[in-house]
Amino acid sequence: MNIDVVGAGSLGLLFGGKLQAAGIDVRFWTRTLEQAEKLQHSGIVITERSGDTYIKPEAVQAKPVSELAEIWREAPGDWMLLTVKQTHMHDFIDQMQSLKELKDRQHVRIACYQNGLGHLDMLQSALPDAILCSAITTEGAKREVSRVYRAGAGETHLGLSVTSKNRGRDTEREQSIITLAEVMRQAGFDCTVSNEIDKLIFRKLLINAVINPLTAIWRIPNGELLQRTERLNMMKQLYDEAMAVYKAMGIQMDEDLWEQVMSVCRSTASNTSSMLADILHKHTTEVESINGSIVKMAKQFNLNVSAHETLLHLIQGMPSEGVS
Ligand SMILES: NC(=O)C1=CN([C@@H]2O[C@H](COP(=O)(O)OP(=O)(O)OC[C@H]3O[C@@H](n4cnc5c(N)ncnc54)[C@H](OP(=O)(O)O)[C@@H]3O)[C@@H](O)[C@H]2O)C=CC1
Ligand SMILES: CC(C)(CO)C(=O)C(=O)O
Repeated sequence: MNIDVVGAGSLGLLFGGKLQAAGIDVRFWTRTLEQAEKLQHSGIVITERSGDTYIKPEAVQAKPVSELAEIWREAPGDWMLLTVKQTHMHDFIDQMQSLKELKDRQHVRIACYQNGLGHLDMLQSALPDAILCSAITTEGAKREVSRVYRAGAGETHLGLSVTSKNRGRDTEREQSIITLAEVMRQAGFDCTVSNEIDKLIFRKLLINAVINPLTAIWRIPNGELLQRTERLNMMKQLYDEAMAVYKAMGIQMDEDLWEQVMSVCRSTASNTSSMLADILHKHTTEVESINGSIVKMAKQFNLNVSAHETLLHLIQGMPSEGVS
C-alpha cells in the first residue's frame, strides 16, 4: 500500500513514521520545500515509551505539497492521511484542485484527522468523487523539528461520516477503510473501523469544546481544570449548552459523557491542550471549527450558547503575537 501523508507535523510524522517503519511505502508532503529538505536531511525519530524508532534520511520521501497533484498523475497513492490543521484546510483544497482532472479521481481516498467540524463538507464539495474517511484519534503527538513524541498509545477509529455516506459504492469504500485499518494495526496503532463515527466525531467535538478554550484562556494544563469549583462550573456550562444543541439535533451521546470529559482531563492532566499550544506558539487556533461549530449549530435552533460564543470571540480576539 502507498500512503501519502499530507502535513508532516505532529500526527503526520507519528502515523507516517510508524507506517514506514512497518514497511509501508510512505510519502510525506510538506507545506514548504524547506521542511521537505529538513526531513530528508535528518530523517525522522519517533520517541515512544518503548524507545525510539529512527527512519534514516535516505529512506524519507518528502516533497512540498505543491508537487503532489502533478506526481499523482503518474503515481497515485492508495490512501492520503490528511494531518493539516483545520486552519490550513483552505490552502490544502486550493492545492488539490487539479486532482479533479485525474482520470482515476474516484480513487482519491483521504483519511481526515482534524478535530472540530466543517472540514469534511468543505473537502467533499471541493473533491466530490473522493472517498473521505474520518480518523478520530486519542493519540497524542508532539513534533519538535524531525522528532515526534508519542504520549502513550491512544485509540484510532476510522469510519465513513454522513458526509461521505449515501454517495454509492459504499461496499468499496468500506472495504478500503478496513484495509487501511489493518495496515495501521500492523504499524502498531490500536485502530478499528467504526459504524458510529459521527457519534465519535461529536463526542470529540464536545470534549474539545469544553477543555480547549478554558485551558487556552486560563493557560493551564488540562488536569488543572478540575482543581477549582469556578473552573468546573464553566466546564459544566459549556457542556450543558453543547448537549442542548445535540439534543435538538437528535444526536445521542453516552449518559456518562460528563464523567468522560472529566476523565479526559485526568488522563491528559499534564497536557497543554492544542488550543493553548497554538496560542503560545502564535498560531491561529482551531476555535472556529470547535466552539464556532457549536455556535453555528445552535443558531439553527435558536438556542442560547452564550458561553461558547463568548469564548469563541475571546480566543479569536487573542493578540496574534501570542501570549507569553
Ligand atoms: N497532535 C495531536 O496529538 C492530535 C491532533 N489532532 C488534530 O490533527 C490535526 C493536525 O494536528 P497536529 O499534527 O498537531 O498539527 P501540526 O501543526 O503539528 O501539523 C500540521 C502540519 O501541517 C502542515 N501544513 C499546513 N498546511 C499544509 C498544506 N497545505 N500542505 C501540507 N502541509 C501543510 C504544517 O506545516 P508548517 O509547520 O510548515 O505550518 C504542519 O507541519 C489538527 O486538526 C488537530 O486538531 C487530533 C488528535 C490528536
Ligand atoms: C483531548 C485534548 C483536550 C487533549 O489535550 C485534545 O484533543 C486537544 O488538546 O486538542
